[in-house]
Amino acid sequence: MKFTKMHGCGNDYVYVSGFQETIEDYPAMARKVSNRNFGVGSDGLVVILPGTAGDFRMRMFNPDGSEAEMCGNAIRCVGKYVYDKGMTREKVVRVDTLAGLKVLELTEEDGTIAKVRVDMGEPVLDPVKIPVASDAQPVLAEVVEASGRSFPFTCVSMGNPHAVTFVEDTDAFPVEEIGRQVEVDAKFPRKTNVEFVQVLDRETVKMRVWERGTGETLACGTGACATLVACVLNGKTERKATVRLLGGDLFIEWDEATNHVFMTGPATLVFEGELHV
Ligand SMILES: N[C@H](CCC[C@H](N)C(=O)O)C(=O)O
Repeated sequence: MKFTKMHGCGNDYVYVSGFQETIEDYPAMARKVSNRNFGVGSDGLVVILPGTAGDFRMRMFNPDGSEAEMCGNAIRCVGKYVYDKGMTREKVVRVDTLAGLKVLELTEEDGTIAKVRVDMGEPVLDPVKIPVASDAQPVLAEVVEASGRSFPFTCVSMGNPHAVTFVEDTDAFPVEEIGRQVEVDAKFPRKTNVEFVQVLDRETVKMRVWERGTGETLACGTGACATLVACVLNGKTERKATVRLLGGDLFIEWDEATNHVFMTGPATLVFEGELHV
C-alpha cells in the first residue's frame, strides 16, 4: 500500500489515497500504520477520498483505531497533498469531514504548498453537543478530579471534544499523568482531548495536549482552536493569538462577525513509502 508521511507542527500522520488504495478495515489499518515498531509510526491514519459536498473527503483515525470527527493538522496536510500531487489546481479547496465542510486556502512557496489557512467553522459551546456532563453554557469551569487534584476545564468542540485548563508552567506539568485520566473521565461520554495552557501575553499562549485515542502529541490543530476560544471566553487573550506547541506555532483567529475560527499553519512532506500489508 502506497502512503505519504506528512506532519503539521510535528503531529504526524500516514496519508493514503482512497482514489488508489482500498482499505478493508480502517481501524485495524490505523493501529497497524501508527505502531512505531511494527508499522510506519505515526499519530494515526488519514484517508483522502472523493468529496460529496466538497472537492475531497478526509477520514482520520487515531492510533487506537477510533475515528475522529476532525483533525486540524491533518487537514492542512490534505490541502498540500491534493495540490502537490496535481489532484487540484485550485488554491481554495473544500474538504468534507465528519465535522462538516471545511474550506482551505493554500499558500504556495517554490512550487509546493507550505502553509494553509483553514476555516474551522464555529466552536460548539453547548454541553450536550460537545458532549460533556455539565449544566453550564458555555462550560467555563467544569471541575474534573485527577490524582487527588481538582482542575477546572473550559469545554469546547471543534467537531471533536476538547477540555482546556490553565496552568502556571506547561513544561513542568505532568501532562501524561493528568491527561490520561481526564481523557476518559465519565463526564465526557465520547472521551475528550485535553489541553494544558500557559498564557504568556494577550496574543501568545503555550499549550501541550493529551489527545483522545492517541496520547501526548507535539501539536493539535483543533486543540489550538479550542484553546483560543477558551482563552477568549475566560478573558485571557485577544481573538487572535499564536498558540506555541511543542512541535511549532499555529496562528488562530476567532472572527467576531462570522463566529468562525481560522487556523493558519504549516504542512510538511517527510517521505513517500510502500507498506507491505
Ligand atoms: N485525537 C483527536 C483527533 C486528532 C486531532 C488533532 N491531531 C488535530 O490536529 O486536530 C480526536 O480524537 O479528537
